[in-house]
Amino acid sequence: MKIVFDLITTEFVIWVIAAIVLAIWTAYYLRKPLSFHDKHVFVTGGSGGIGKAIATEVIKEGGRVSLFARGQYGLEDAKNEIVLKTNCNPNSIQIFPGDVNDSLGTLTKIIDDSEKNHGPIFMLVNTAGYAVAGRFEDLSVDNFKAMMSVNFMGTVSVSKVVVPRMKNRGEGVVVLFGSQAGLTGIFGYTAYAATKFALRGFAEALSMEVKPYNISVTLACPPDTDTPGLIMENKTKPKETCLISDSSGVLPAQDVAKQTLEDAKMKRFLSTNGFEGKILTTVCCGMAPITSYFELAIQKGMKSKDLDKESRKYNLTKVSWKWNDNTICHSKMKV
Ligand SMILES: NC(=O)C1=CN([C@@H]2O[C@H](COP(=O)(O)OP(=O)(O)OC[C@H]3O[C@@H](n4cnc5c(N)ncnc54)[C@H](OP(=O)(O)O)[C@@H]3O)[C@@H](O)[C@H]2O)C=CC1
Ligand SMILES: CCCCCCCCCCCCCCCC(=O)[C@@H](N)CO
Repeated sequence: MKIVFDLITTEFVIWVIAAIVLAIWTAYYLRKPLSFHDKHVFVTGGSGGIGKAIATEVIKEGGRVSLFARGQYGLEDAKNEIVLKTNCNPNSIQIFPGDVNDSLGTLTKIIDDSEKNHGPIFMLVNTAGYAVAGRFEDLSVDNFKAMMSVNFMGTVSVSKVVVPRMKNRGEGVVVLFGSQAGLTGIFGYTAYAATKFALRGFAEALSMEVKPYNISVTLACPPDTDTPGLIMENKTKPKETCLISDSSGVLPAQDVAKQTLEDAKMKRFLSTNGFEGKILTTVCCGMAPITSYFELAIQKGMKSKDLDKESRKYNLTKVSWKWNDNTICHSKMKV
């Protein structure tokens, strides 16, 4: 709790008040949450813990989903489970066995097939990924390569096929699964954190490119989440990693799914869970896009404590810089 009191300064309080005023203003005039009702959502890793939970929530909202993963049986089980849970029309769930590392030709064919019945993909959710934790000396170079290729390159490949379609239609949502370990590197995650940091760079750049086309990018950064993936990971996880991760706790997959969808609906760039998650994303916001004045004010207030007088003058650089960059992207589009 002490860390929390340390963060509260007069300037912080002023920013919070400013945030509340601006939040109310934006809530009334600017923000209209997206809806997934009657929309096609394509989920990679759709048979896994978080992917399946996301698909379930989309179905509850009246959307249509395509689940993509390597194992046919896992996909069938996931489909049956969702139908049983939600009582939905089984036709609203399609399954596609495949690997995110398949060739672009194969992925294109799968995505074509998925769009035949369900219509154009409105939201792409990239959850396919995994973690092997261990001290640097205990991880092989192959561990690094394999994790990078699924977590990072897999997301790149599927997005490579789907994003141009969204751009052509002038609408879409791309959700990428980072992690709290993609905001801060911790013991045991030399390989895993690197894959998730890579995704953050990709997501920030992509978000600036696609924004003029009415496409938003959301980078989900959950803490440990109760899934089959976490059970596997825990088998080899060093004690130190467990102790550090414990400070953020373990969440049910459904909580993470709901929060991610809520943030994607509001076009928030960083999606996070719980109080610790909020603090972590605020402290690690860097130059990430800001999606509300509230977010910005909290970031400014919290960071101001670490800054001396001189650097406070430059405290708003992020906003003006981003504003300028976005203006460039918008105006170039019209040329
Ligand atoms: N659980 C956690 O603690 C946290 C997880 N995350 C991230 O969230 C995402 C989902 O995690 P989680 O739900 O726990 O994972 P799970 O292991 O429970 O599920 C992973 C899913 O991805 C599929 N998958 C794995 N590899 C591939 C591949 N090469 N091509 C296509 N599909 C693949 C799996 O099916 P199949 O094996 O049949 O292919 C399965 O459907 C991951 O990116 C993870 O890094 C982030 C923070 C915390
Ligand atoms: C008061 C402020 C407290 C903030 C504490 C934050 C400490 C950092 C915790 C990092 C946890 C990393 C979890 C990674 C989960 C993950 O991605 C894997 N389980 C994937 O399978």
